[in-house]
Amino acid sequence: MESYLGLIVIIAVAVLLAAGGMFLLIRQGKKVTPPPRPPEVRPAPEEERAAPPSAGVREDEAVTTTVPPPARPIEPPVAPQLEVPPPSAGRMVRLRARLARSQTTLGKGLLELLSRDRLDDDVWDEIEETLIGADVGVAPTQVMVEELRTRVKVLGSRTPDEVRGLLREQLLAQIGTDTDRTLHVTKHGERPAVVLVVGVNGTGKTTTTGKLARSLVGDGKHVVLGAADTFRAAAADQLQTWGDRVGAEVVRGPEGGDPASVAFDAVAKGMDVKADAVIVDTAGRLHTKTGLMDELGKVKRVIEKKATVDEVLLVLDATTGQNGMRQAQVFAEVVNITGIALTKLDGTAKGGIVISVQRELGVPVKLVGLGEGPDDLAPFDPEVFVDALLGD
Ligand SMILES: Nc1nc2c(ncn2[C@@H]2O[C@H](COP(=O)(O)OP(=O)(O)OP(=O)(O)O)[C@@H](O)[C@H]2O)c(=O)[nH]1
Repeated sequence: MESYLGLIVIIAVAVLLAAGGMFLLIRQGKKVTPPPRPPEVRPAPEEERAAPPSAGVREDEAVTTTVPPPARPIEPPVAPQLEVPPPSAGRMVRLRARLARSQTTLGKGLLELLSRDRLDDDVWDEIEETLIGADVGVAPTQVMVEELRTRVKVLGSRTPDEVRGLLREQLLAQIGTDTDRTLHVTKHGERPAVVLVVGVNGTGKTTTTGKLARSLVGDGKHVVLGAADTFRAAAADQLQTWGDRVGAEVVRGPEGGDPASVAFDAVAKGMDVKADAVIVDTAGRLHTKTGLMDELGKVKRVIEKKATVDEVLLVLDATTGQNGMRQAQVFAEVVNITGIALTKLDGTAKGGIVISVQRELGVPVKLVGLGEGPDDLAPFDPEVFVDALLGD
């Protein structure tokens, strides 16, 4: 009996202990597992907010990732594709339509006037005005009108073909068909030919230098360019782009550096690499700035310590008309111009400038710019020019 009682007491104590333990456990369990709190949301910095979310990557994953992104294979440098410019021959024929504005004013205007049945003084005045308006210049206009008057009297009645022939003959006589317009770009033995490009600001010197380099490369020549326009930083970059496109080396100097030294280095480089021609671009300068004109004279003299300057090209903007003439005269005095590159002839009705500029300067037009395209520079051909003005 006693043993039964002991057993009952032990069981009762055990039950009580178990119940107490359960109670404590339930209470503690409630404290140990608090309800999950929502994640803290921090405001993102401005640029993070602006950045587009990376697709499929959670923020916590992005932070803890330690594996570096797979390395991209290093691609070998690709050599720039060199362009193959067309040769210089036949370019003016290809570009003749660009003279449309001069054709209408000068060519068609004169043909219409000269075809009239009665050529009285008023008509001759109109002919004179048309020529002067197209920048032919006063003196050449007077010569032309005199000649035309005499020839018309002799002819009497005129067919359209005769009028055209008459005008063609007179325009060609004024432009000059016998003039030597050869660009002197043939090397002398081992020594390259040197071309110096000069003119006032914005006439198209750098563009013409680049186009000329292309044209010479198109004719199979090895060309080196000298960026002696150290005044305008962009000019050297512009020339570099022209050179890179056709594989012509460009010699440059520090911005604001001595242009004569760049010109000298370019010629030295041309001699080293046995180039056919070195073309030196110079900074635009106003003919009235004595210091700058002296600097240009120095550029030429410094080149001449190393080589002969075969060609000094004066770049003239055809749209500036007679204003360009005084500038041209001063340049001619300082650097002895040997040829004129007449640019922007595509943008003017005043094609007669070809006549006046040659007459005023006694220097032939050798190149004409007929557009902004890289191959829109052509050797000047008087017959193609006059035929383009008069229409076929
Ligand atoms: N329509 C037309 N534009 C041309 C021709 N030649 C040059 N130009 C434009 O004329 C502008 C001036 O050309 P640049 O070569 O920079 O002139 P620049 O004489 O070197 O200028 P500076 O160094 O400032 O004196 C450019 O926009 C050329 O594209 C041309 O024959 N026709």
